[in-house]
Amino acid sequence: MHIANYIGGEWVEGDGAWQQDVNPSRPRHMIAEYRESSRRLAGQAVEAANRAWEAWSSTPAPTRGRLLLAVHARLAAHRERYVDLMVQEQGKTRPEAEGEFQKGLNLVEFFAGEGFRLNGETIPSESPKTLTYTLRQSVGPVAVITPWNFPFAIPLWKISPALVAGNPVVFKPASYTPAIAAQLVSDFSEAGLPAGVLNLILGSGREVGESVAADERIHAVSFTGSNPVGRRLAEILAGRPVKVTMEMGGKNAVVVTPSADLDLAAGGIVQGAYGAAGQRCTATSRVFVHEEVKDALVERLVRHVEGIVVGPSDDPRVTMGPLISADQRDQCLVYVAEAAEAGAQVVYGGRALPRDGYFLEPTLVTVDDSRLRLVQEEIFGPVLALLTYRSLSEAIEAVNQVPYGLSAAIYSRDLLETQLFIQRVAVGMVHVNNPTIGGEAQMPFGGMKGSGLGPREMGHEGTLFFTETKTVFLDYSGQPRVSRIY
Ligand SMILES: NC(=O)c1ccc[n+]([C@@H]2O[C@H](COP(=O)([O-])OP(=O)(O)OC[C@H]3O[C@@H](n4cnc5c(N)ncnc54)[C@H](O)[C@@H]3O)[C@@H](O)[C@H]2O)c1
Ligand SMILES: O=CCCC(=O)C(=O)O
Repeated sequence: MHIANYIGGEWVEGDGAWQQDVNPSRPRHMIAEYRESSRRLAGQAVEAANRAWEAWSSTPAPTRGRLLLAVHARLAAHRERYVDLMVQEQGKTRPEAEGEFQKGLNLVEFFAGEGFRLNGETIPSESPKTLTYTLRQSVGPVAVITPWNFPFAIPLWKISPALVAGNPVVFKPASYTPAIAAQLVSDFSEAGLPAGVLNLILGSGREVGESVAADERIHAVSFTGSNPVGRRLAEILAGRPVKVTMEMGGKNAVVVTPSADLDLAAGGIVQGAYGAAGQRCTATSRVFVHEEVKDALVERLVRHVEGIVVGPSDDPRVTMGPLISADQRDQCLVYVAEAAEAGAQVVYGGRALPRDGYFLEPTLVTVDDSRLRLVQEEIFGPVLALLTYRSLSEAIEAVNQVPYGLSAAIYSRDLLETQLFIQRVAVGMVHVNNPTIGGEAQMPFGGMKGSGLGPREMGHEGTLFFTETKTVFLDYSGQPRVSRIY
């Protein structure tokens, strides 16, 4: 398959180096090829969005919402195509790909309805015969920069609210998943989106991503990706007034208390740590278990992990697919080797599979030293560190002692323990007796500290990011203003 940029309603070939898009389960299987783009083409994509702004922002919001409903219908009609692409291009197992597909549809459905809810407020004025209210207006052309791990749902959770709020989009997807991105843009276009309202630009983050984000004609940047890239982008964007939302990595923890249902906890931890081969921003990466129940929990975890079948994601027997690249797999091995050298115990896994494809065994490591990189840094692979604690306060402090703050979970049957955890844990999303993963279209999604910058995504808050508030003072008294409040 050959893929290209989509600029101003035309498919436009890149002008840089050729790139191959391969299947991480079978790296010799090429899915697509495309040419990277230059800054010049990125500028053309921004210009196309800029030209489309006036007409798109003047289109009534409910009409924009209905267009998203037409997109929803097209996506639903292409379900098999998307699920296959997620399996082949990203390496999700079929059930995982189906889950992401459904989440993407829910997001489009929710944001389509936002076309009826882009209301401001009427607010009482201090002055007589004065109507004061707010309007929600479009921001302008926006940059959407996305990672490869949720190549269907994440673009949809950014593009849909941006469009419904009246903003044209320049979409820069991750280089590992360009085929899904091109299919998405094609479906938006065929659903009737006017030319220039959604533009796709393929290429490297450094070249194309930076140049789109830094372009003065871009009024908002919505980025999801790693913390180092997010920080670099934030520094670049700090030089000019632009709205920014960044969702970045996580180092998500589960706390298991002595009152927990240990079978439930073990199942949830395994789902959170090894689902999608640990390549989720919300993946469970640390477990803090009370020392009284450590052995019982480890025994259950090992039993679950032994049941995981690693292999090519298109094999229906497989329950854990590959990592996205050889580099990603090798980086996981470095974390494990470093921890083992420092005295941590590899209880299960820790090896790459000796076959084509970027496979790693699900890995469980028990650790005493929470300063290890394995415990502090985002790994983005199927590697779980398990530590013990004596008091819940100590556990919460340990959960918070990382540079990230995305998601956390507690397994407990004690209401007071649970409430203490919810109040004190420094994360954007807390789960009780549930894995650290997941989110719903109508709920704010995002994190604190190194996990997020700016407003949350998804939910109504996610839509409001893509709007400007205009405050209106409408004086119908015909008299000079009497208010003494300025
Ligand atoms: N918090 C969340 O909602 C969330 C969701 C999914 C993934 N993530 C994070 O994403 C990361 C994995 O994805 P990734 O490897 O694609 O991340 P990444 O940071 O390498 O890349 C993300 C996107 O940014 C682009 N990019 C790279 N350098 C850039 C630059 N200098 N300027 C502008 N754009 C640039 C990339 O091409 C890609 O499109 C993990 O850290 C994961 O936790 C976070
Ligand atoms: O990788 C980030 C998105 C994670 C997510 O949506 C989920 O956990 O379901």
